[in-house]
Amino acid sequence: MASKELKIPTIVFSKEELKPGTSQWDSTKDQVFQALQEYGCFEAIYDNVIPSETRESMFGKLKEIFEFPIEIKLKNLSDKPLQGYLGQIPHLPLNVIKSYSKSHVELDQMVKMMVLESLGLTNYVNDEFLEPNNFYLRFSHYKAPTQGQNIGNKVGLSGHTDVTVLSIISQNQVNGLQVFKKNGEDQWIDVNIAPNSFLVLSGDPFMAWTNGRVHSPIHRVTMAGESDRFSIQLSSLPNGDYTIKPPKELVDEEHPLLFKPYESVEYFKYVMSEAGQKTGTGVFKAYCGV
Ligand SMILES: O=C(O)CCC(=O)C(=O)O
Ligand SMILES: [Fe+2]
Repeated sequence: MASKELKIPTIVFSKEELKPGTSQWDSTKDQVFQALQEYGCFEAIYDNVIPSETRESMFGKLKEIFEFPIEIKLKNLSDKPLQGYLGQIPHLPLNVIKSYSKSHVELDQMVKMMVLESLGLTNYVNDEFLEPNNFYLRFSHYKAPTQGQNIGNKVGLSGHTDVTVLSIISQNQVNGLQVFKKNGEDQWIDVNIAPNSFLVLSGDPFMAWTNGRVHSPIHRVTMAGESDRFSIQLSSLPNGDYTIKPPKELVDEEHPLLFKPYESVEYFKYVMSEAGQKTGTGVFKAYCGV
């Protein structure tokens, strides 16, 4: 059962002058860092940033795309992780994609800068880990349960942690994402993503790079209602051969190294392997946990 008690923190980003050095920035930064430590995610309220026409156009086109025949979708297969057809094929107008993703990239960079400042590590601002060349824009379609299916609790995507550093998630107005939190008893928290907000969610590489300061939450998608859900995720990741390891400043006697240095490209191979598949949500710890 999803918890009624816990709520994902919400943080307002709409203020125009959210610039480093201002008191507004500092108070937002504290909320961001606390949310990422405790929950590994937060809902970023982002009024007046993406025009509602762009948002509607994006989700409208998504619906069309998912209705393409399977033969067309299969023309876009890729053997590279996170690329090509994974159940969907992006074919959206470039201007819509650009205007939609610009604010996501800005939010990604702002959140990472806030984490760096909170850790006293602004000297790493140009590190490829925090300013990667690779952003993945992914689209997902979750069908509503039909008669005879597990109505009320159909699994759309099973529990996992993310292989990317940070994801910015938006959705048509159908909820379904749930985040797991240990809180005495284990709880699944329902995530609401409002039309003017994004869910910001950290993944395993961010946890490894911060030597455990940032949490990488288990999450899943459960379809309970009668409408299909569409979501858009913009995720960042350094190149596959970049070695992910925490800065030396974050490892000491009080904070021993939690994860061995690793490269995403090797990790993806393990995730796909039989041994990796057996580990379920513990795959990251099994691969590089110390
Ligand atoms: O659709 C969503 O809200 C999240 C999807 C997700 O967790 C993933 O693709 O890794
Ligand atoms: Fe995920």
